[in-house]
Amino acid sequence: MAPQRRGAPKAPEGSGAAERRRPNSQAVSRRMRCPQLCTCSMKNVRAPRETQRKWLRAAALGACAALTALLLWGSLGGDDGVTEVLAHRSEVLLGRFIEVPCSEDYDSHRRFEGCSPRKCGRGVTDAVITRDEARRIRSIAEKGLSLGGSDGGASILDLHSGALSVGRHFVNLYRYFGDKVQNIFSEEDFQLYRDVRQKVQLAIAQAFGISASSLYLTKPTFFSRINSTEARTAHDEYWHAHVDKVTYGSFDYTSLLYLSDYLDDFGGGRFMFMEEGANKTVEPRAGRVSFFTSGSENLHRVEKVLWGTRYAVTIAFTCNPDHGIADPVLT
Ligand SMILES: O=C(O)CCC(=O)C(=O)O
Ligand SMILES: [Fe+2]
Repeated sequence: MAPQRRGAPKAPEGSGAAERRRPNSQAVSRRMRCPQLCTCSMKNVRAPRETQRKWLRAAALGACAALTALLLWGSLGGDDGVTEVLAHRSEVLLGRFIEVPCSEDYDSHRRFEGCSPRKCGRGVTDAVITRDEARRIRSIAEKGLSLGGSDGGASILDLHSGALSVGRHFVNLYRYFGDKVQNIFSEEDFQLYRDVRQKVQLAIAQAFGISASSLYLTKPTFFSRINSTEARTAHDEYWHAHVDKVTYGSFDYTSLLYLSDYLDDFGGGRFMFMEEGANKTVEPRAGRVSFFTSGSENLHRVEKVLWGTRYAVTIAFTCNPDHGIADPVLT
């Protein structure tokens, strides 16, 4: 990118060009002082200046190339170009909460006082679930998903309904594997899942100033495993922007517990709140809980995973007891 020129170029003081346009005092007086040395000393002065100019040109080209690369990188990785990091992968957040005005999405649903969002926003915390709990929860997902897995890049395991991605479809884990499920998962696995759900529920209630007992777990609540394999069906297309309340209906509060680390376990796959001006990204980190009100004040998407494998659990809550579901039990 060449700088725009306006008017005649101005030769810098002491440059060869300035000297050429100025057969005047300094040059004349130098010639007068050393007539025999003149030609050779001017050459000596010009040579380093040529080199200097070459270097300047090279530096300017280099700077342009770097800027172009930066812009390209921004446009590829940065979605619409501008993003701000709400939660960086390497920070350990005790709790970050950003309030945003509630959308009108809740008005068309039955309201539950003391639960239905009046205060909307989004929060991220690394202090609710330990990395060890995340590692153990992830091993539940790994065990379950090792029994199936989508042909495309996105697989799910829902311990509540039993839904498991297999090829281009879903099977019911409990029906398909029957009693063998007890050889796959342990009672401790299910207990851990319930404990984690409970801790996340408390964190959400606290952040939004509501009672935890007014929240009910709702469906779908599920594990996701995403890799860079090309999508085969619409179920694999996880990257579209969406509003959870519109997509899932019963959701009032969405939470995501991340089970792997952005840039260590996978690339791409950042979570993004879509906003005019600048999108806000949450970089997944094992044990990180991201939660938000489910209306269109929190339109979001997940970037395509470019390499590696990304694990997460979507845990959703509703204020409507009719839409509540029970914790899974190992029967
Ligand atoms: O995995 C994520 O980060 C987000 C998933 C999501 O948006 C959803 O399950 O609705
Ligand atoms: Fe979502």
